[in-house]
Amino acid sequence: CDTTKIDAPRTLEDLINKLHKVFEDDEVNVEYVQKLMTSYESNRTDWKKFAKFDRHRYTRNLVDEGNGKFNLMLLCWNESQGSSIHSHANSHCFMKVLDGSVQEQRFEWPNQSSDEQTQMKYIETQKFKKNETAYICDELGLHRVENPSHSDKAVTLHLYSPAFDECQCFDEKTGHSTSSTVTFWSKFGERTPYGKCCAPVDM
Ligand SMILES: O=C(O)CCSS
Ligand SMILES: [Fe+2]
Repeated sequence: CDTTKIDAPRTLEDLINKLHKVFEDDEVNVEYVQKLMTSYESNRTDWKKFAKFDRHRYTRNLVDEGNGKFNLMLLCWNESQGSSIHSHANSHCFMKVLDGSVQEQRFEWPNQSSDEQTQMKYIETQKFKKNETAYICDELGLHRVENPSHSDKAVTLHLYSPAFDECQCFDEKTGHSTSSTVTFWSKFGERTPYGKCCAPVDM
């Protein structure tokens, strides 16, 4: 696909249709997907039906299953809520801010050969404002995402390709990791039946 000109999606539905087309090929053009997601102007009317918040932790709300090529989901962060440090199961991870802003802290992979405990190496912090799109994959390292605001909520749109339901969560102090199953608070706007924790316990 021509990565120069982007035909900006007018609605979330339009973005989803364009993403289905882009992901028909097996090769993912990261730069193009990032630009396409950024070019969609967030409009609350498009996504408010998926925006569910939870007092205890950020929620994960499935929006689309990408014809089996990706999962698209809305993550809702109350004030100061954040994830643990985690990896992305060898998948591509795109994160677009739909409302508020989020902060991403990046870390290097710990040296997991021995079971010695070493503090994980912090790399940098980046802030993302509304409509901006971040990208990470395991080759680039690990990260923690949080809503740094004490007064405003945040909503982010995540695309994972291939989709995954398990990832590694890391203890910053020791570099030790545990495997976590990620769950959905809602799917296609409907509460998931058991509504257990919406994100892995220590995410
Ligand atoms: O729960 C998740 O999917 C991690 C959010 S930061 S990419
Ligand atoms: Fe992540």
